[in-house]
Amino acid sequence: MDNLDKLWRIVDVNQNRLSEGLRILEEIARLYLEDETLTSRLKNLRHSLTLQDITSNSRLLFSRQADTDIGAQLETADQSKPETLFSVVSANAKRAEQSLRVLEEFAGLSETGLDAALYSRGRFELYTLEKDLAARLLRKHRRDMITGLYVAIDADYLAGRDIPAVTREALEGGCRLIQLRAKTASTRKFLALAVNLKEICLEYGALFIVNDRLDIALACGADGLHLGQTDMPLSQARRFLPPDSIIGISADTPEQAVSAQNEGADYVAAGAVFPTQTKPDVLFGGLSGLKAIHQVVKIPLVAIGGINKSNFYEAMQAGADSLCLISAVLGAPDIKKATSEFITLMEAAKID
Ligand SMILES: Cc1ncc(COP(=O)(O)OP(=O)(O)O)c(N)n1
Ligand SMILES: Cc1nc(C(=O)O)sc1CCOP(=O)(O)O
Ligand SMILES: [Mg+2]
Repeated sequence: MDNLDKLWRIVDVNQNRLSEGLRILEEIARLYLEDETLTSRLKNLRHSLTLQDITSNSRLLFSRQADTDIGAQLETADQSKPETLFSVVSANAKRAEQSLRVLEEFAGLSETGLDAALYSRGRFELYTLEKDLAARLLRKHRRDMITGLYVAIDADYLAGRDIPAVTREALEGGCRLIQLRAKTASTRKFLALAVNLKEICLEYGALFIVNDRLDIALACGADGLHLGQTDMPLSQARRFLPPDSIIGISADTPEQAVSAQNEGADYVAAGAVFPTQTKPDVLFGGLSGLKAIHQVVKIPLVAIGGINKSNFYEAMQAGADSLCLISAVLGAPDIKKATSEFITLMEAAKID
């Protein structure tokens, strides 16, 4: 084997290691997380880095000497078994990043004539992708909980009532998805209530989402944050929230829903599906708006606005994975009973 063949051998080994590492990350994104955005980002990266002329370069292929590779034995003895999917992501991202670094170095040699800048760009793209994929994995269990009944505890709607006690009733009724919406409360009151409700939700293993306020979500250790189109942008909120916090986004149009999905939202909410008195100035999307959003997003879809026992089935049929209710639950004489009745009805009507 001449020296040039030895260089091609290095390129071949690292090109293979790169494709393998990227393919493993892609399989996790595609088949385990079922995340379209991450899957296509990984696929595009793999294609841009591995579908070059060099993969069909016979010189590269025939420089291969896997049987006499002195590293092969060492590698198998060395590799400790990854314990979690998180460590599989980390190990394979590292493999691919190291390969890219090696490829970048050898591409820089005049003998190979490869594009070093391509590998360098790819490596930096992969650093970000690794972070996004790992965070998405950490959020999976919370994102999977965006299903069934979602009760928004509206502090204004409940004015004068014992809000923690009302929340407990909804939780006793079986709700595992709670949002605190407090449009007129002072920051101090909002935070005190959020801390209290977060603790109560924890007792029941329920998710606790804060509406609008990143600072309150951070301060009370909420499981997530709900943001509308005029609230803080998702990308900004993501910078500050822990990686396992979920973010839900209200979308008025399919375009807004797709943007939210592409930016990494954990769910989108569409409304108002039916007329509502709870938020008088709300934009009305109707069932047709909900259906249109359902057609373009793969992430969990929450329907909100005017949902009650007589119309909830239409929202489910239109594609909602979860229904967010205020008045139909909080306005009921027995909140625990109303909650459990809704859950029973939704379970019975479940559409696969
Ligand atoms: C689950 C859910 N969906 C939609 C909204 C509405 O959010 P937004 O448009 O930001 O309006 P406000 O609730 O902040 O008035 C929501 N809060 N929750
Ligand atoms: C807070 C809120 N947001 C909506 C939206 O469409 O974005 S509708 C709404 C009010 C939901 O209350 P009820 O269940 O009592 O109609
Ligand atoms: Mg809002």
